[in-house]
Amino acid sequence: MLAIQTRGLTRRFDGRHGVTDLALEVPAGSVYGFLGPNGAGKTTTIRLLLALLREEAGEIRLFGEPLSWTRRAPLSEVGSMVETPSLYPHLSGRDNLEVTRLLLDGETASIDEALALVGLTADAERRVREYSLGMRQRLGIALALMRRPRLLVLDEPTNGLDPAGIVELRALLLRLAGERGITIFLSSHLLSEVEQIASHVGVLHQGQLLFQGTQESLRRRHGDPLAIRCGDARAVCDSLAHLGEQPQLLDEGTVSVPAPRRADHEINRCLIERGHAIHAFGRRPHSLETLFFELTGQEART
Ligand SMILES: Nc1ncnc2c1ncn2[C@@H]1O[C@H](COP(=O)(O)OP(=O)(O)OP(=O)(O)O)[C@@H](O)[C@H]1O
Repeated sequence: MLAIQTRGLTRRFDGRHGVTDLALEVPAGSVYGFLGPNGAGKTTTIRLLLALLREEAGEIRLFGEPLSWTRRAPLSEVGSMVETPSLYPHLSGRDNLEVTRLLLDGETASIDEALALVGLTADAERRVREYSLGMRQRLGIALALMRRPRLLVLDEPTNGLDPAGIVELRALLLRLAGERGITIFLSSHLLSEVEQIASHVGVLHQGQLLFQGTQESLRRRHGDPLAIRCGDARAVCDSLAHLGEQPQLLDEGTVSVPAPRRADHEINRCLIERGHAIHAFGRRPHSLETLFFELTGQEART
């Protein structure tokens, strides 16, 4: 069962940018990290998924139900937070939820339940203007939970949070996915963050999906690089290049071979035969960040 499925989804601005021919597949129950650099089209995609923007071509299904600019019924199953939540600063956290409850038709979650889920019970009576950014984000998620959604769509939810706020939010999202079975689709450029919570990843670049699948499948496809710690990394690079490999000099004592052509033991033997001092030799697991930059062809920013 797919929580989100799009086919050929396209929306451009003045004939360019935006997103082109997107085929998203977000399994129900997954935590899907939607990654991309600034301007990749993440917000455009999210606005399309929430029918806040009119699609130019293609189709969207939420839990199998067609959604479009003119057919929004499937959104009753969706809670969302796009950028910073709209809150009333002069009201308490509880009263902000009360206003939303009154505005929503139909059955809603209880306010106490929503507060407890996001860990704001003790601060419920304080005015929102006294809340930290992290508390506001969590209240925004509590608002999104009032509909009892099956799918939560969050645009850059960790933006502006301090490390403690990020840890709290991560724990909350994992709890919502694990205990409540809510599918979570979140966009981020914080790759390390997504790496820690997402079961599935989609990588968007210049409006196109470069990769989509489980984190494991991404790692399998790209393999882990061979890392060699040695006395003279430049000389080791020369020897590896001579063997037909494509080494990268990481620093004066470390060489990486992202995709070795020969077996590891063979490379090791060749280097030792050539008299190199090898201190450590082995596969170093990719971080999502290096995978991301490999996929988009951009240099990692240090
Ligand atoms: N209303 C609009 N009019 C014209 N161009 C737009 C509009 N909205 C988005 N774009 C363009 O579409 C592209 C994708 O923008 P989008 O905001 O979706 O990217 P993003 O991945 O969310 O980036 P960021 O992380 O910076 O928010 C950008 O080139 C942007 O300038």
